[in-house]
Order: sequence, then C-alpha cells, then structure tokens
Amino acid sequence: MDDRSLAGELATAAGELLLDIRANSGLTGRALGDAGDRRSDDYILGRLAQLRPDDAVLSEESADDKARLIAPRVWIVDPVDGTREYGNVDDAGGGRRDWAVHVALWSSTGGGTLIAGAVALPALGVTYVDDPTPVAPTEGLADLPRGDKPRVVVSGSRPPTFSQAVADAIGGEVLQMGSAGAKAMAVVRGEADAYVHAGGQYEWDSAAPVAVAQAQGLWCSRIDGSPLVYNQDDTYLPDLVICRPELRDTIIAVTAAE
Ligand SMILES: Nc1ncnc2c1ncn2[C@@H]1O[C@H](COP(=O)(O)O)[C@@H](OP(=O)(O)O)[C@H]1O
Ligand SMILES: [Mg+2]
Repeated sequence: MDDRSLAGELATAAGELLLDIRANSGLTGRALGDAGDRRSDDYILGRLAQLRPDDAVLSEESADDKARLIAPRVWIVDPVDGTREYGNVDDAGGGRRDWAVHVALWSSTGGGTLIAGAVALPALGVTYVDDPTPVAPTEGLADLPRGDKPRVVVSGSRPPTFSQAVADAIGGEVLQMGSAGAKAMAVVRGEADAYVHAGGQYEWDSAAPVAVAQAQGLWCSRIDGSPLVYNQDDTYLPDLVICRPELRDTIIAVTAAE
C-alpha cells in the first residue's frame, strides 16, 4: 500500500475506534479524552510498527525518540486532535463533531518535506488525504451554513488576539471551532476561507492538516509568512496560517505585524 493510502486508512480506522469508545465506554470528558488518546495511539503506532518498521514516529501521546532526527522518514501523528471536543459527549452517545485524527509522513528528501498526510473527521465519517483532486464545497462542520462573508476559523479556547483584525482585513467574520485538523479541513471543505492560530501548538497539530491543505493548493505558513518546518528537535510550532491563496498577502500583512 502506498504511503498516502496507508495514512488515510490508519486515520480512518483510528477514527472508527474512537467513535466506538465514545459510544460504548460510558466515559465522558477528560476520562474519555485520555482513553481515546491512548487507544488511538496504540492502534496507529502498532500498525506502523507492522507495516513500516523502518520508519520513525513522532506522536503527541508517545515518548519522543530522538532517533527520528536522523531518520529519512518520520510519521507525525496526533491520535486525537481536539481532545476536549472529543470528550464533550451527550447522553445519546453523540456530541461535538470538531475533532480529528492526524497521520502525516515527513521525508528528509530536499531538506525535509511532508510527503503524505491524512485528516479523519470521524464524527462526519470523512477522511481527507493529500490528494490534489479538488474537494467539493461541503457544509456540515460549522454549526451555521456560510453566508456571503469570508470566514476566518480560530480556536474556541485560545483564539489569537488578531482574529478580528484578520477578519476585518478580508471583510469577513470570525468563527470559533475546536481542533486544528477540523479548522484546516473547514478551509479545505470551503466552509471557511482562512484558519489562523498563534500562541502555541506542536508539530503534530498541524503536519497532517498542512499536507492535505497544501495538496489542495491552499497557502500554509507561519504567521510571518515563513515556511512551516517539521521534524525539529523542539516540536513546538506555535502559529500558522492556512488560507485561500488570494487572501495570503492581506492576511499575512496583519498576522506578521503581531
Ligand atoms: N496555546 C497553545 N499551546 C499548546 N497547544 C495548543 C495551544 N493552542 C492550541 N493548541 C493545541 O492545538 C490543537 C487545536 O486546538 P484548538 O482546538 O484550541 O484550536 C489542540 O490539540 P490537542 O487536542 O491534540 O491537544 C490544542 O491542544
Ligand atoms: Mg492536537
């Protein structure tokens, strides 16, 4: 199986596991988030060990083996992105939909680049991979259908200070949503036009979403316009912009000034 298909299959299967735990474990909140993180991590890393035994792995939920710094190929995994939203479950076993599973593959070729990625949105039953085939505009992740105004999606719990300034610059509005993967896929799905973040994040929060968004021709960078660089010793990668390419200059003029 090629790397893209494997990324997609692992993210999808981990998402199904997470839905099952959410519906049947009786857990909620933090305990559900912890159980989901652990089970999804065990599943994805177990499968990678079987199917790609020579590759290194960086995962939010496993100890960081620094052997990855000299490895030619590194899988960058977030077993549950939007853990807080995943744990937010209602009595019917449903709940919030803005959480994701991230599986990306980094290669040292050409100075280091993302060569595959998949973002599953299990609560919506969809998985996006780094495929250039255009994604048809799709509603269903945002609570409200979009109107005429461009939309900027930001963190619900830690929105950047410049959120409104970015929205004003493009004549748009701010929409809060959980999960970096869900927000990036909201841009891929056409439910939003830009995702901006600042103030803290790690490589696993953005690697797979960026691999998918880049394949769709979206602009992805740090808020100062510089490239996002992965598989670093320090995995802290605190800010990003993912947007429609025609909005890039206007948005980065605002975010770079912060
Ligand atoms: N200031 C910050 N510092 C560290 N991580 C942050 C952060 N803001 C957001 N994140 C991480 O980015 C992901 C998306 O956050 P948000 O939903 O707020 O947009 C979450 O990942 P996890 O759910 O995998 O922990 C969250 O922990
Ligand atoms: Mg995350």
